[in-house]
Amino acid sequence: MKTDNAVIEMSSRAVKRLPKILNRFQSSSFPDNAPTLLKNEQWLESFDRKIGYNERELELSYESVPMGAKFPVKINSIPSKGRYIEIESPLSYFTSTSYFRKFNKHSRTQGNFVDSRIVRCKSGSGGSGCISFARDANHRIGPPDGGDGGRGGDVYVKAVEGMNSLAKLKSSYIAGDGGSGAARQLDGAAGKDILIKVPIGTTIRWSLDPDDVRQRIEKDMQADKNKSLKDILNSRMIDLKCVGKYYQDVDTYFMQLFRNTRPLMDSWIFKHKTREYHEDKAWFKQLNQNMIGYDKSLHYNELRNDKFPLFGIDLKETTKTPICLLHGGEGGLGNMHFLTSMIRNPRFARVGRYGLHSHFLFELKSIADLGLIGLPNAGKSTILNKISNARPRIGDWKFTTLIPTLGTISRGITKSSFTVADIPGIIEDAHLDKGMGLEFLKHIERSRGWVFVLSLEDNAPLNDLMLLIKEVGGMDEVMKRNVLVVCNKADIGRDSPQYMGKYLDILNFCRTQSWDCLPISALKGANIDLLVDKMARCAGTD
Ligand SMILES: Nc1nc2c(ncn2[C@@H]2O[C@H](COP(=O)(O)OP(=O)(O)OP(=O)(O)O)[C@@H](O)[C@H]2O)c(=O)[nH]1
Repeated sequence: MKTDNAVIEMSSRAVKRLPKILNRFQSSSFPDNAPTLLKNEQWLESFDRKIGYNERELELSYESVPMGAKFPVKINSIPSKGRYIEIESPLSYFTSTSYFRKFNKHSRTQGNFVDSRIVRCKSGSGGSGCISFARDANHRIGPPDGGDGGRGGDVYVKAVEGMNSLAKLKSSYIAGDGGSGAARQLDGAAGKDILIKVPIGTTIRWSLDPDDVRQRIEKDMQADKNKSLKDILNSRMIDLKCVGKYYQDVDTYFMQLFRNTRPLMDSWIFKHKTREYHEDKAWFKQLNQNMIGYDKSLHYNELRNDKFPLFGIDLKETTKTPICLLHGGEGGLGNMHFLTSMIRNPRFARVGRYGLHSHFLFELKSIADLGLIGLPNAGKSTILNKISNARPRIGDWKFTTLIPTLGTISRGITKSSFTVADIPGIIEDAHLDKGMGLEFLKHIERSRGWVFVLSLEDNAPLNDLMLLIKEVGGMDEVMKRNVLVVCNKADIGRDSPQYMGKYLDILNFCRTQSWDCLPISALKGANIDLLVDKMARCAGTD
């Protein structure tokens, strides 16, 4: 009796729920926006016809990016049929010397200043497509409704105000992979994009994998123990594949970036029936043929997008729209795309495309109107201290300045202000990496004017000037800019004919080059106002 009551109670509960259940069955219908059988067939056939692509048909459009400065490359082959231009270049252009310095003497930095980083970047892989079949009350198994995988995340870069060092950059940036597709035609979530923020004045170049470079360096060092790191990096040549608007204009050269790819059969995922089962079927072989065409279309699309300017990009001002360094991989197709008259139950879907993996060399080049060049102890920091708001370290020993310091010189509301960069002192054979080397020259490379600071206290300041000119790249390099020669420490032995002689030698030389020359005492503040006027002229702001 007790049991009967329980049964009655249960069935009355079921009867109460019945309208709800029925309602659910009636309202559930198969997804109506899945591609139809006919659409799928037309779509798949279109790829069969597109197998033969002409590589040169790929247009070379690229989102507009601020290009970096050219450097010499040897062009070994130009495309007569294919797409690639083979170039040869010294290893040094595609890596960072300071990165490999064994005993990094430049690590004695002041504060948190880092101006060169090799960064590993990876865009996300596409998510896998889903294998699913719609169900409802009337159909145990309905049409395929597996959604597509989401796109892999991209890696972007952007120059922003308020940063003045690359110290905060991470050693690697990895964008998110796309999510897998789901039943009911749901596409997977797109992978998370990465945005790398850098200071204004940063240049970015494609770089070789530092591990590969290290191996090459070690090999070369074993072969010739006397060779310096710099020699190896400059003499070792590498071959690279580039693309360009054919060969007419070097400016439009791009590095071609390549993704990993899978063999065709590995890009399928199967459910219920095995890969071997499918491989034997004629309808699957036909589908595979179509997929070769589809994969090719994806591949060409990737080739079109996956490129990076050979000479890098130069972020001289705030970036408005972030620039894409690496594009994420396309998501895999869900099984709803494979319903055809031959394939009623596609128990397979496709995996997503791989993301890209590459290294980039980030270098910060300060953007100062003027650069101060001098031997250590010439008084550069004292000058900057005197004329600007900057407070660089000053000391009576060599290499007080270990990092570049930027100062702004304001000249009231009627005249434009200008910026001056003080870089570490340069010594003989700095181009061979002596002293602080020449790496800091990049901070004044783009300056409109160079101010050579000489110390009249030295034995032969004119020789110092010649040495500095030689070290910074010779007269050709110097003549690209406005030049001002400053003879500092004029307070010492002011009245002695010896000091006067040194100054007159320099003055005569400067006259032959039509350069301005000025004696000053930064310590005593003598001729400082005149110096500021002449500097403004040299900076082109007067
Ligand atoms: N007598 C005299 N001494 C000066 C003058 N200018 C700078 N000095 C001194 O020279 C020394 C070096 O000055 P810094 O300004 O540090 O020289 P620097 O060129 O920046 O040196 P590094 O940092 O090594 O490149 C300090 O002791 C200064 O006080 C000057 O006009 N007269």
